[in-house]
Amino acid sequence: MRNSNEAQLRSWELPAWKDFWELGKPRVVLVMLVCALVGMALATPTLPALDKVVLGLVGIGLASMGAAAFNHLLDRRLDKMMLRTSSRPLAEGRLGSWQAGIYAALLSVAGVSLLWYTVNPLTAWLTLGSLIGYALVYTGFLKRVTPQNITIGGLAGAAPPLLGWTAITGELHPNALLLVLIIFAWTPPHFWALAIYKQEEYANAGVPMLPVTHGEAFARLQVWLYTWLTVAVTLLPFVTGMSGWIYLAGVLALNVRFLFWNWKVWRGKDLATPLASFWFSIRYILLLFLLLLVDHYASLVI
Ligand code: HEM
Ligand SMILES: CC(C)=CCC/C(C)=C/CC/C(C)=C/COP(=O)(O)OP(=O)(O)O
Repeated sequence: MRNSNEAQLRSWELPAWKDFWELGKPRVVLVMLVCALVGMALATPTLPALDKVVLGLVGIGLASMGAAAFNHLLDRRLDKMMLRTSSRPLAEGRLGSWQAGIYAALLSVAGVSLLWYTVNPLTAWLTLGSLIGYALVYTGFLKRVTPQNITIGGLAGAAPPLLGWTAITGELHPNALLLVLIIFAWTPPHFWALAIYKQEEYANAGVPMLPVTHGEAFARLQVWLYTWLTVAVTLLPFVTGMSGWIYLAGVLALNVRFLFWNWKVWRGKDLATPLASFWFSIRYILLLFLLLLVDHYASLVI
């Protein structure tokens, strides 16, 4: 009796704003917005227009959080099956599917419309493409059918610097695509390190992540090989003249560390190293983009 009263009481409670906030994957989106901001800065030799910076970041942020909320909605049953995700708002039933669906749609429409009306249509189209790429193509399809899900789906997550760039210039540019390429190459070592650590959960939930379908040793090797690809791609900003010596010095140091961690992932058998490598990968991408920014403004001042 007491329990049913409590359940009834709970059904009258408003969902906590924290649960809606969590649907937007705010920490991931924050790092994406840093990458978008760097794209904006590098797009112009002068300071980018402040209104485009603010409106662009708000629009890209809203659309990314909308995409993340759709991911929570489509994955709600899957999330329930894995310890890492089992306490999410939809998996635990703290939010209903309708609430999440409406919230995701509102954020997405608000983000893309803001970009369309106040920034430019190109950025709105590219953001819409990334949103669909992550929410529908990756989450609804690729994640469930192929271990190459993230190599293809990673393109959506890699888009923010391009979105930032076009928000300022309204045009595509090879340098912007180079920034996308950096995140694109980095995504497999970023994610497969975590997938190795969480392979049992993915296997139990029937998600075909690389360590589940091709074995742990193969996944460890792929992390190592994609790390080398990332190292090569991250040298291109210097080679093409987009960035200078400050960037080169910093990125070499970051790459030595990234290679160190993922050499350990490749050679090791323990699960603590892949987890440590995953966390390092986040510091790596954040610091790399901050380096691009510092190098850009230093070259304008010096
Ligand atoms: C399709 C590509 C990607 C996949 C599959 C992926 C996968 C993941 C997963 C599974 C987590 C753990 C999330 C959690 O425990 O809540 C995570 C965390 C994270 N990812 Fe990625 N990621 C991708 C792209 C990116 C991109 C492009 C960025 C930023 C530029 C990024 C930044 C982060 C950050 C900052 C975290 C830590 C979040 C936290 O502290 O809770 N990821 N990623
Ligand atoms: C408009 C735009 C730039 C959209 C990109 C949106 C976005 C937030 C991408 C995040 C990438 C990510 C964390 C994937 C993990 O999903 P997962 O389902 O494999 O991980 P999970 O199990 O933790 O949910």
